[in-house]
Amino acid sequence: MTHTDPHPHEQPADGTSPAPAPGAPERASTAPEPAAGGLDARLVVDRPGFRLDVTLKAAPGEVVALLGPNGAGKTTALRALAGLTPLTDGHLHLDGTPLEHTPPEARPVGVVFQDYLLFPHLSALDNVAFGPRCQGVGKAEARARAAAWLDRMGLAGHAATKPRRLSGGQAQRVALARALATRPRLLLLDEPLAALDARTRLEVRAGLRRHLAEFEAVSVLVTHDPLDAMVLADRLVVVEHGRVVQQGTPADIARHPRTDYIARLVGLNLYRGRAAGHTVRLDAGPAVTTTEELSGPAFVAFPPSAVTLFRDRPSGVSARNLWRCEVTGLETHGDRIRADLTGDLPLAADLTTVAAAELDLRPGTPVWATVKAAQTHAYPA
Ligand SMILES: Nc1ncnc2c1ncn2[C@@H]1O[C@H](COP(=O)(O)OP(=O)(O)OP(=O)(O)O)[C@@H](O)[C@H]1O
Repeated sequence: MTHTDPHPHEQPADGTSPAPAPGAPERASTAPEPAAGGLDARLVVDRPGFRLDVTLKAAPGEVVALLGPNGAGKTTALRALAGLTPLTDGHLHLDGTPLEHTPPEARPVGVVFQDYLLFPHLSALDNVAFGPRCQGVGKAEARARAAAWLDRMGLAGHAATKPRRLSGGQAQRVALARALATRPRLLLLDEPLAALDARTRLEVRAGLRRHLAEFEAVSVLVTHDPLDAMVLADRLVVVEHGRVVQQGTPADIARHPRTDYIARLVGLNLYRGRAAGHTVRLDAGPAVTTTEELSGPAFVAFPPSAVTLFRDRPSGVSARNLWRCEVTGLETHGDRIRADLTGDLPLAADLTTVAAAELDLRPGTPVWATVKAAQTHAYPA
């Protein structure tokens, strides 16, 4: 990476070994095989009360998103890749070269920080030229390279502009150009769209997707926005409590979430249980009837829109997938009302505003909830 990072390097861990975090075990099922080119890393970072232990592999050209809740360890993993946080254990190979003992400034790594960290006193052009200059590229060549990158980013007309006069989206592209101008073999992006308002975000997301698709080496981005992750990345690596809990294509993960966090992210009710035929007996709660036939440990999932609520026990509805619940919360969710329920099983249900008004729902209201077997989806756990 370049010298553009003002964050101090962290001190190595003091040798205390905290208890392992209570994360789910790592699932390597969909991780690619180690490749000679690309990224092959196991990042272990110990801190008092926190342990990161994440295996990351990516082929050249692949865009991987690290997704997870606050405090999961995403930024720590990114900083470990950049060399800003030392590894307690593990390894970091890029295109077959071990980098774990290489100082950050000597790594072929480009970083786009969340707040971009552009030099306020330098023009856009000089901000971008700074990276190659730090690598020993001559001034004229560095500026020519920077100009080409600005052009590619659609910023040719802003070469002389200082960062404070750039819009959020333009600043983001300058930061990306600055990282790419160093010709990195690993591009790291920390919440690349977080600093933008919703409208700019939409445009910048599309532009960033294009640039990442054209980038021939590995990109790793950190986000807690599922949409950013799904749009930008080829593969999602979900981190919780310092561990990888699931990885796969966005479509795989959306279809087969394996943790509550991921299920909420993709808007599904998710339960774990044991399947026998068309029934999944939940670990905590009743049985759910499904169309799929399975046996053994299983997940069962369905969207909140598949749930129908009644004030009185419905007659004429089969007793299967009929549960007694109580409303714990209501919130507007797009043009629907999302009801959170507890009772036979915890549930989220989506209703139209009219239906919510007719049912006169409020916290504490007892209801009957039902879901059709055809709208549930069961898969092995
Ligand atoms: N410099 C630091 N020194 C000590 N502990 C830290 C430091 N930075 C982060 N932590 C702790 O390490 C853990 C992982 O934090 P990290 O910032 O990597 O998570 P994250 O997934 O990036 O979260 P967020 O989405 O909130 O940025 C947390 O428990 C956090 O409090």
